[in-house]
Amino acid sequence: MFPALKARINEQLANGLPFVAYRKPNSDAVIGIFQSSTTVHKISDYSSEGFIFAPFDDIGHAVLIPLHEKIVATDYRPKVVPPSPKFQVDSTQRDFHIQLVQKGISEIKKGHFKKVVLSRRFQVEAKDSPIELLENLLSSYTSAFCYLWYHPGVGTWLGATPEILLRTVNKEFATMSLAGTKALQADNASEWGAKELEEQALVTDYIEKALNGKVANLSASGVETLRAGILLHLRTKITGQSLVGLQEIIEALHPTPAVCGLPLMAAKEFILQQENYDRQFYTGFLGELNFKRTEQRSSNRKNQENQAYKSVKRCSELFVNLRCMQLLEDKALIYVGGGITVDSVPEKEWQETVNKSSTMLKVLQNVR
Ligand SMILES: C=C(O[C@H]1C=CC=C(C(=O)O)[C@@H]1O)C(=O)O
Repeated sequence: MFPALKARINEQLANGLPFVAYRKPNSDAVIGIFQSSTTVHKISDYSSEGFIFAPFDDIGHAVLIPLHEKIVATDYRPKVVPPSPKFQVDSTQRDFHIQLVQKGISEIKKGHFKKVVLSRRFQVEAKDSPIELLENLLSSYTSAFCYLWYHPGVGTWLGATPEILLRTVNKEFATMSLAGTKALQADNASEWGAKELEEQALVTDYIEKALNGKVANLSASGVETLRAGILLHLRTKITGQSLVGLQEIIEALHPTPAVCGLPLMAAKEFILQQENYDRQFYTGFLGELNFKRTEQRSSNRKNQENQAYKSVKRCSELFVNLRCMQLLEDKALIYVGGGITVDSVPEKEWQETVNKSSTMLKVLQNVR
């Protein structure tokens, strides 16, 4: 699988230098971006060109790997990933999570907020190398944004997320409202429940209001079902034209009620106080920021030869950091959560986090 890029990644890891390797949904290309120093480049505005990695809380601490060295590998071939020996339910956090969800529901009933996304983090033994895990992710989840991020000042993270935070090409703008989950089973044709439909509608409504005055000609698709691994979600695509800069749009969108809640501040306060761990980069966002794309303006041959007819577009493509894990020396921390509304059933919400954890557990092979 992509030997030249793999060799470059291994060299970077051996030297303790930052890089990110990723593949966009349904793409053939695996991209690597490499940094030649250990500097932690903090983002102050969103005008730089590079790959951004932003936490859930306080996106002022977002980190950038500037676009200096980029390798694009198109020789990637998927491999067969055997069933993971780690793919089993760990129930040690069950009671805590169920109580957390009960507290969330009771706050909703008291009218403190309408929706809150509650999550947990658990640890598994993992001796697989980062590159082995990246290969397993790429082979297992072709329609997700798969990545491996390494920075000695930040950590090692991997994920396969189905959720776009935003895509922009100059002023053209797209995002999505993604929420509501059910397991992919024989009864896929079954209707979505009222709880899932409401929880996803809240996200769509929030995004439309948040972008009011910032994006022109805002238009939302119908609600559709999206498959992500062994899960199904509800999705609405939202498009328009940006009227303001990228920073203003990102700050209006993040965190959406797909990862935080509604109203934002009350839900966030509850999360920070009650979850009892630090989400760090889980439910933050990551991706290409201000990449230049050169396009020919005309198909006329004479024009193509003339540099003046080339146009340079600024493109950003950011994803929400879901279905992810953080690698430590000999273990992985897996992050999972779900949206809670007044109709949530705590036991089902626990099961949903168990189902979501399969996305990362399935790629862990090496349990020595
Ligand atoms: C918070 C997560 O998922 C979000 C995205 C899609 C569906 C979700 C849900 O049904 O709760 C969550 O809003 C997660 O995977 O950890």
